[in-house]
Amino acid sequence: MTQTQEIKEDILKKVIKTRPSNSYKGKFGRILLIGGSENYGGAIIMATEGAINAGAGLTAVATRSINLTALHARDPEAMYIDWQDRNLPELIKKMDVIVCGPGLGSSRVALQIMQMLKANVAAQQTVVLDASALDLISNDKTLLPGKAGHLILTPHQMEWQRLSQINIPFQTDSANLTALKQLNSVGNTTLVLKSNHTHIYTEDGKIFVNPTGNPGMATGGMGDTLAGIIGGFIAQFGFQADNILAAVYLHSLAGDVLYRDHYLVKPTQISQLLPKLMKKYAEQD
Ligand SMILES: NC(=O)C1=CN([C@@H]2O[C@H](COP(=O)(O)OP(=O)(O)OC[C@H]3O[C@@H](n4cnc5c(N)ncnc54)[C@H](OP(=O)(O)O)[C@@H]3O)[C@@H](O)[C@H]2O)[C@@H](O)CC1
Ligand SMILES: Nc1ncnc2c1ncn2[C@@H]1O[C@H](COP(=O)(O)OP(=O)(O)O)[C@@H](O)[C@H]1O
Ligand SMILES: [Mg+2]
Repeated sequence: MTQTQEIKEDILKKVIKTRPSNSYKGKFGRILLIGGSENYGGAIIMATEGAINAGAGLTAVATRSINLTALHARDPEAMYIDWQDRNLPELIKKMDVIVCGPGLGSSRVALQIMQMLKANVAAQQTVVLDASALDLISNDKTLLPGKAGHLILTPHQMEWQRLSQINIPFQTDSANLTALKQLNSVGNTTLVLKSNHTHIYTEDGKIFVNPTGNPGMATGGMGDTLAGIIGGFIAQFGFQADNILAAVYLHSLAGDVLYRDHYLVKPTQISQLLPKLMKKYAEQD
């Protein structure tokens, strides 16, 4: 098995580039985030803030209509569609990246959304699956949207236990790689297994560990934010393993910067800090 490599800070210089003068929003990708049931509206808002602040060109959100006012009050940059709107399948087809799961819940509507997502994604798209989307797939593996060009799964350890059937203490690199292959034999899936030392298993079988992050980040919504940042990086910079590594590293680096003088770190503070941190690394390219 390949050796686990630590992600290094220079990944940020490599991935984050100065924007050319003739840039416009269409150059930095279209992303759709799907989630936010009645009880978990904050999750999809936090994921959306991650995507916008990571630099996605155009950001749309499909959520339960009750979340619209809060979403627009916080993030007027985001476009909105009711997640039961019959035009959602057509919108999905126009996207570069779809992030599905933060606060999605396990209702009948959530299940229908997963089925609809699977039926409408295509090879030129990347799908990031987080939270409730992963739990729905744990119950029914056929829901995995295998026709997407690239899939990125972002479970925490319990979500990965449900998905892989590997109990948390037994989640070793070799067991995780084997389970990932069983889950998706096509090999177009990246696993971002979150913990205090997040491990990333790339499509080509490489394994990376994230050295940044801190216990101040143990705050609800931190993973929702990461899903948005990963989606935002893929929308903006395209699909590359390096872009996923950079997103994971930057999310926790922002957490570390805040942790220097904050006892706890709020996910929304991480998103707010991203444009400033990204500017610093863009200037080093
Ligand atoms: N503001 C909002 O709207 C928010 C909405 N959210 C939305 O809530 C939905 C449910 O997601 P979820 O992650 O909260 O619940 P679930 O998947 O049951 O996991 C918790 C269980 O797993 C266990 N556990 C063991 N190891 C663990 C680990 N390393 N990391 C985490 N947990 C670990 C843990 O054990 P315990 O804490 O009991 O020791 C517990 O038994 C989902 O849609 C999500 O997007 C949240 O994002 C929060 C903010
Ligand atoms: N002690 C810690 N050290 C480093 N990172 C942490 C720590 N606790 C949580 N995190 C990070 O916070 C995020 C938690 O994700 P998740 O459990 O999905 O949160 P939520 O579902 O509440 O949004 C992950 O990115 C994880 O790496
Ligand atoms: Mg989560």
